[in-house]
Amino acid sequence: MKNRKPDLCWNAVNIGEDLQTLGLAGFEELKEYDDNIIQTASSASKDKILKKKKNKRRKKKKKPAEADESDSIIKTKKRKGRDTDPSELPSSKRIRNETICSDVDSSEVVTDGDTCQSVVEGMEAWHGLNVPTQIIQALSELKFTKPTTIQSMVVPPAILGKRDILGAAETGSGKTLAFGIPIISGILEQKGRCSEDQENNVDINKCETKSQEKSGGKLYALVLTPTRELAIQVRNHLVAVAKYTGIKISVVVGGLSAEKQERLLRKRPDIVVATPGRLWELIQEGNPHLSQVDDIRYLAIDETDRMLERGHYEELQKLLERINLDEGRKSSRQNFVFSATLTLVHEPPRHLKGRARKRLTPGQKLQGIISLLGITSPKVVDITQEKGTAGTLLESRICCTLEEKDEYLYYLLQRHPGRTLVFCNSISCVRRLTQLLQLLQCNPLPLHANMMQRQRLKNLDRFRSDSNSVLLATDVAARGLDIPGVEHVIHYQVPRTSESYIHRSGRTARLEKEGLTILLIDPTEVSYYTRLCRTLGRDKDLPLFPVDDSLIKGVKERVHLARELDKLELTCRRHHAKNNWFQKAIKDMDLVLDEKELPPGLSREAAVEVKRIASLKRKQLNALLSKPIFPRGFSGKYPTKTGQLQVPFVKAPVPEFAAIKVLQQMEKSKKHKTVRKPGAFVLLKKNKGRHYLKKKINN
Ligand SMILES: Nc1ncnc2c1ncn2[C@@H]1O[C@H](COP(=O)(O)OP(=O)(O)OP(=O)(O)O)[C@@H](O)[C@H]1O
Repeated sequence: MKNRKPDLCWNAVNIGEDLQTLGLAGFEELKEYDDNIIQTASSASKDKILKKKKNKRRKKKKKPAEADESDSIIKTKKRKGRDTDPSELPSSKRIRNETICSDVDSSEVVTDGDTCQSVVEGMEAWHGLNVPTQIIQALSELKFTKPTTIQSMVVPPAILGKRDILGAAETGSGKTLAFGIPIISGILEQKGRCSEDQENNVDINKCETKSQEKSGGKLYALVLTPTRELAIQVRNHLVAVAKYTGIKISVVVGGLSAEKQERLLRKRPDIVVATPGRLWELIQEGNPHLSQVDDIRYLAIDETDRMLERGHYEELQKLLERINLDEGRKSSRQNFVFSATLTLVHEPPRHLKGRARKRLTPGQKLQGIISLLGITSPKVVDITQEKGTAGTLLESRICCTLEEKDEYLYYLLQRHPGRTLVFCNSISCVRRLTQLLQLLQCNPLPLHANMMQRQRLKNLDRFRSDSNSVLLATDVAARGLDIPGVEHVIHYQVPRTSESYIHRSGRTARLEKEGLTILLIDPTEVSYYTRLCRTLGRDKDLPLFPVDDSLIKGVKERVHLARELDKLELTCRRHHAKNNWFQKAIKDMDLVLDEKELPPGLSREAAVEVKRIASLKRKQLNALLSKPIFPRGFSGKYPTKTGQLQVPFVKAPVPEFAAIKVLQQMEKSKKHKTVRKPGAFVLLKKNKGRHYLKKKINN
């Protein structure tokens, strides 16, 4: 066979006499191969394509007729290659039609594996991975000129080898497309095969779903995610990549109108991206499109470790039981299991003794996941770093009392403006901080599970569109959300699990960009912090975030005033709510109420007084907020004529890059000099005294 990739492990498959009499030369099975070989093969084919391109241009000039001829050969030969029905084979076995492509003198054809592709300029890096041209075209529009590491390691075995994949890579490394591209490519292949079978009248009756596949009614793939926002994001991501494929993708999540979702499902999408709860609900209600769920060809579980935890696993388990019922269908399904923390293992609890205290190895953890999901012999691609977080993430901490947390948070938001995500451990904490930061005019955007879905999406959109916005969120925003340009992630409370820390922090420093994370630790949280360091194998403390103490005084004043005002307003709100409820109940019962019979709480006079004080405090706070908080050149020492401190030459506060601050601190402290690793940032001093962050490529 010509054009065969060097050293790939192809094994002949016995095809029997019947098929030989049909004129089939042979089948070969790709058993195992080395990704590097694929890369080499791809670059070899790249050179070849370039050479052939030149040749063709020359030929085109000289003999246009000849070129036309070769085009027609491509078409007929391609069809000839598909005359044999590969769907009759087990999923791991394929017919290689590269011989057919290889004979063709075509400059526009890549002969990698079993697809004939045209070259999209500037996208050569993708061609070696066997990605169909329609997808490459869309990737080119997205300016994704080359695959990320996880994509280049997952896409070939998934497309060529049809392998199940267990993928682990750092946050923001492009995992969505690592499973999205093979799924879209596989559906394209199946659809193409189906219509060609029909065209050629090949065994169309043998496969009961063929006509359905052709008419576009088949549900091919299911992608599961733990949160609604992530499902919507994944759907949009896949839609962008499937732009030229005609593949339809819909989302099924809770919180959106059931009617709308049913309407979407009536369009019979090829791929459904869903959260397990709503999906299971619709399956049980007997939605006709979702009734095909037992026969899906692709299943992707994003953030798998989260999906196997309480709260999601129950529905996932029911779904898996259903789709794994038929062994034949189960074995013809390709599974993708992904997460940044798939292989993260924990320290066993201290109270356990002896063998029970043995730490699970990543391999044992994976084995557990494999058997829970009922997958057999997947390819494991684990490229997570030892420290768990992204290589370009700068981590730091601030140790303070519980009381001071609000002050440091406000300080950070004022001193280091930029798109900032603040994580809290509870909804009540998000609510309290939202109130407080609203009073301090920081325009916070809350996001938690008790909000209306529409408001959740609206706040996310606002956060995306404003480069100086603050999102206050629970862990509902910790996983998967891809918001470009998040500069800082602040952990207002120490997350209770290392997974949570990794995923929260992973909202910044995505795709090799720099980002900063700051952990606020109060004395009651030290034990969580040390456990976090142990699990993530950190033998040193995270560096301290440098805070300018001289600026904290002004911060304290504002925050204290805002807190007082918040309490007063809360008292007023409660008083009104209680009274309104009582008055309404009395009115409904047609009773007349005496003043003394009002519910216990504030008297009318006290309520008026609270309101008066609140309005006074609000004025004071607004007056403070109207002045810049960090005046330049202000020493805080000089008295003025009026005896009050004034800031005569105040300019707008100079925003400081928080990441640079941390690096400066680390430079000073010899302790952290060893932190520098390949790929980490170094601080470069450039002309005019300005500092720049630069990624360190080599050691
Ligand atoms: N090949 C590529 N070239 C450039 N950008 C890419 C490429 N692939 C994906 N991206 C972009 O990288 C960003 C991160 O991708 P994605 O959300 O898939 O990461 P992830 O690994 O799933 O992150 P997380 O673990 O947080 O879920 C997205 O904005 C995506 O559009």
